[in-house]
Amino acid sequence: QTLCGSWRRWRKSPARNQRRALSNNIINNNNIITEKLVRNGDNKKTVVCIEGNIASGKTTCLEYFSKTSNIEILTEPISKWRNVRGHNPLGLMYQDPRRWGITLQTYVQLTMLERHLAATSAPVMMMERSIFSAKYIFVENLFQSGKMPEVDYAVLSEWFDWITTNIFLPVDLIVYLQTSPQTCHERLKQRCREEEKVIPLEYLESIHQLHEDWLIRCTSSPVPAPVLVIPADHDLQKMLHQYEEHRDKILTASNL
Ligand SMILES: Nc1ncnc2c1ncn2[C@@H]1O[C@H](COP(=O)(O)OP(=O)(O)O)[C@@H](O)[C@H]1O
Ligand SMILES: Cc1cn([C@H]2C[C@H](O)[C@@H](COP(=O)(O)O)O2)c(=O)[nH]c1=O
Repeated sequence: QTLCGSWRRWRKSPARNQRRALSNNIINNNNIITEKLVRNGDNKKTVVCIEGNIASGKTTCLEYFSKTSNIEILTEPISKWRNVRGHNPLGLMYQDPRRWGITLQTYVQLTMLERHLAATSAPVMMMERSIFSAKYIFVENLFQSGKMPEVDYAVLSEWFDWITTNIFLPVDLIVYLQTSPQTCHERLKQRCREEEKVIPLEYLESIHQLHEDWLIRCTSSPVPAPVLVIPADHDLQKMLHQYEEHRDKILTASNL
């Protein structure tokens, strides 16, 4: 396999401290190296992001690991995306993506940044998705499918670039729950979230391709950490078994 995210490739990637040191410097136009904004204690914490398509099983995975004492779980702030001061940007986006895509994605970007910077006490922080997938998957999908005007894409990209250039947002490991779009479609129907009833299989296929381009083929956007790929079409019992098998690798992600 030539997967950029495979275990083989990990061993060749720079060690965690080296990666963090590299990503913690900004070289500005005058070639002056400055430090990014860093939260106290960030260098000690291990950060694991669970990535995957809509309804691939990320929340279920997080729930499983939430029973582990030294892991703190941060689920996606979806309740905020469904209700900001009485408005539902998630629902609006699915009704009219061209009009409301920028509104949702601006708010997703803010709330994801809050998640990355959340003060946690456990040594391992496991979060659902990341500011990176919000941009590289969902914003890209809206733009590439012609549902986001170029000016909205440009403004969101400027914000994203400023944030990731100036704020230290370390990720030690990405766990990619790799599913088929068909599986997600089944699970989505079963979960039956009101806003998502309009999602067709084709939408999940686009989101799947973007994940594969990003995390498997490495042909789209930078991958901020080593990737552990877990096949996730299996039934719940088999999934829990796989999580158990990978538990040590996930908990010691900071040694990678
Ligand atoms: N391995 C699995 N097999 C069958 N159903 C699953 C499995 N994992 C999760 N589900 C169900 O699929 C739906 C989506 O799962 P969820 O964990 O909410 O996905 P995500 O957080 O990625 O959107 C939920 O109804 C959940 O109970
Ligand atoms: C990050 C992100 C999410 N969304 C949408 C996609 C889904 O409808 C929900 C997230 O649900 P999941 O079950 O956790 O996958 O939010 C979006 O439109 N834009 C985004 O950046």
